[in-house]
Amino acid sequence: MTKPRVLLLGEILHAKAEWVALSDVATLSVCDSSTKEEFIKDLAGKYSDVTAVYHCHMDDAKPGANINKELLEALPTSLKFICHHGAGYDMIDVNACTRKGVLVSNTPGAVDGATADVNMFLILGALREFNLAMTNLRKGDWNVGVPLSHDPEGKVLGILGMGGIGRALKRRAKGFGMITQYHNRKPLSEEMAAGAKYVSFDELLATSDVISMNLPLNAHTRHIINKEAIAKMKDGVIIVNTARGPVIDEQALVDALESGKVRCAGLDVFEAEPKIHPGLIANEKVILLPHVGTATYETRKKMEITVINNIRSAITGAKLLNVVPEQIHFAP
Ligand SMILES: O=CC(=O)O
Repeated sequence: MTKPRVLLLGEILHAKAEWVALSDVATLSVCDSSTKEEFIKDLAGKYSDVTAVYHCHMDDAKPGANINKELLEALPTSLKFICHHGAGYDMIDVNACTRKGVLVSNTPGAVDGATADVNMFLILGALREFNLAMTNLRKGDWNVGVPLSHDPEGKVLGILGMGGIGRALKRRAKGFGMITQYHNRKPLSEEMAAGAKYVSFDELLATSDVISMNLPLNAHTRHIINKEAIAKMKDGVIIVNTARGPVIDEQALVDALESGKVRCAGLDVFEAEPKIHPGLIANEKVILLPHVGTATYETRKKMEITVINNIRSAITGAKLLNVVPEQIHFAP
């Protein structure tokens, strides 16, 4: 009997043995189409019998980087599963996948610790205004002009979108004496909230000393932090983002940093990566990282294994282990 085909879009760097072991149950192909046009032709040719895709977060120019409506039209009808390497899957049009009967998985859990570590680093860096201190030292100015900053102890941390990463952040923030409140579409169970207070979106904006963005990017969350939202925040608030750049209107953030309404920001993600708003680069009160939330050997390996486990379960049991929340009701 022929085995179902799995197509790798991207690269496996750490779980190579686990990938090779998948060949027990599947025929493995690595996409070698060099342009988007060639990829579309290959989908009707050598990839026309693909059952599952291993999908990586890639540069927009790479074939298959964005699974949009147009690409979905070209994907073979044999395709039933797209298993994405990453927690955020905003490059995949999940509604269009659902309409085509294609199920999507991501890698929640695997990313939580590493991303929460970066999140906490940015909170501390922004509260303590370390970017200015570090820049001064490198300029040879030691600590001249470096202002006194603020302790995390006793500050209210407002987590917008308390999923796995938000909960891991809450645990870390507790160690620094921060008090966590959160806003989600629905309150978490008492056990999951673990003492964090549920507040409305407006209350979170008005009463948090530090606002942490931990929600997925979608049509409802794009620019959820804009000029109007910032106006509702405390003067001197700190904003940190390890989720996706477009959840914040970057121009509104730059303006608010310049006026002092937002005192400092810590950002790992940007609206048009890898481009960064010049107003953020120029502002010494902003601590910047180049989207490295999950960039550790351990976490990247865990993420790759999670994708492979999803593919194995899809091939052998027609079921994804980590189907995305939008498809939970459609999944077996
Ligand atoms: O950005 C990282 C991820 O989506 O996992």
